[in-house]
Amino acid sequence: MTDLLRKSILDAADTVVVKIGTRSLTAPNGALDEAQVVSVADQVAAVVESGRRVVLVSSGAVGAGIARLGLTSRPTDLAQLQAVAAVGQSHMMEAYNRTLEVHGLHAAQVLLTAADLNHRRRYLNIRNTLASLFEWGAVPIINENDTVRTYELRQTFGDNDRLAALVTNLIRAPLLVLLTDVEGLYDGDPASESSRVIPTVERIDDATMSFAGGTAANAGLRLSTGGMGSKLEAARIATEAGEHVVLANGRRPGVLMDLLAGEPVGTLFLAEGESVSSRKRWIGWTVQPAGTLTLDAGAVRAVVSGGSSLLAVGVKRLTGDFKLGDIVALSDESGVEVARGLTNYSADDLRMIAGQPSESFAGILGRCPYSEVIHRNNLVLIGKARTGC
Ligand SMILES: Nc1ncnc2c1ncn2[C@@H]1O[C@H](COP(=O)(O)OP(=O)(O)O)[C@@H](O)[C@H]1O
Ligand SMILES: N[C@@H](CCC(=O)OP(=O)(O)O)C(=O)O
Repeated sequence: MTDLLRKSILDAADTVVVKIGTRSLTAPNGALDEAQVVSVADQVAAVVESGRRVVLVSSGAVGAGIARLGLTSRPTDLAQLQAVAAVGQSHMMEAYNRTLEVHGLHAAQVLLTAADLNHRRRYLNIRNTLASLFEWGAVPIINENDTVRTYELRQTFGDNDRLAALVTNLIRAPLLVLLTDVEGLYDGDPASESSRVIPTVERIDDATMSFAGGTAANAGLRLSTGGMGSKLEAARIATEAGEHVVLANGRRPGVLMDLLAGEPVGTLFLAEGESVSSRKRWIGWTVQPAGTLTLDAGAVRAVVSGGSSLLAVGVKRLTGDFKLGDIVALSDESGVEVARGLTNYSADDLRMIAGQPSESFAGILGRCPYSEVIHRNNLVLIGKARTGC
């Protein structure tokens, strides 16, 4: 990729979602690194003053709370952890507010879970709130709502990396910046001298995913949660929907302005093809599917290469207890997910018509409201089926 192309991509980013991880905001002993919060807030203010809109997704509440409460280790009890986060969150917001105020900007606290985005009404409410905040020149500062988090919720909906990608897709921001404690995506162990930062990733494929060294290197206080795998998953969600992503070091002085100026900072993940419509982003990457339909090879071909709707005749089996209008995942027979879509039939009905031609529905169900199980307009290819690799 030429420097000019990189510069033109970053120049065009009028709205930027910046996610900063725990590792870039806390000292090794877990305390909130206030100088670092000031640096991030100053940089965000500079980006806003340059005419771009910024949403900040900030981790760090648990780390800030541990220090604030004088704890020497991270609690393992979930309720205590959530209480620690509640203390730390307000401390962290105070620190952001103090710096943004100097620049005449307001910090707006937005606590969300990815599960909130599952509900279409809530999803739209969040979008409207963020739009109003932009109108008032406020900087939304989002963190996962730790108070309502459960282990299961975290397992299903992920962490702040994923939340940042979903927010990017929600507001159609052309750029997501993931700030962490390494220079970018390395082609091996970042601690090894022979590893190099990959400047540009054109397509997130198996080789790219293989560079992620497990989950977060959760040494010591275990404050961060995601690890490189969750950053790559976030990058996949945003790039498949048509937005660019940069992964860079949050402690590099002036990192935001430098990377927005097109300087060779971090790893740039290029958007995959055309920008996807808002509704299809919600169907394809936001909602947690309520079930899975396994398709035979012909149905996979029709859906993936043929641009067709999904017919019941190609559905081999299904799992989940979904209703008409729910989002379901479509997998091939080896279990690889190829698409997601909004189903016209409940699981109970579909169990009766799976494998059958549409003409037989009336005889089986006593009605035939739709000849397709999922209409093409309500179907989104994802993963390898979308990227072709
Ligand atoms: N190929 C890789 N390139 C860069 N970092 C990697 C790679 N594989 C694993 N990592 C690890 O991912 C870590 C960042 O993820 P994480 O701990 O979740 O940070 P954060 O708190 O910023 O979200 C790095 O500190 C690094 O050790
Ligand atoms: N909500 C938690 C952060 C969770 C999280 O995703 O952390 P990280 O992997 O460092 O981005 C907190 O504020 O401490």
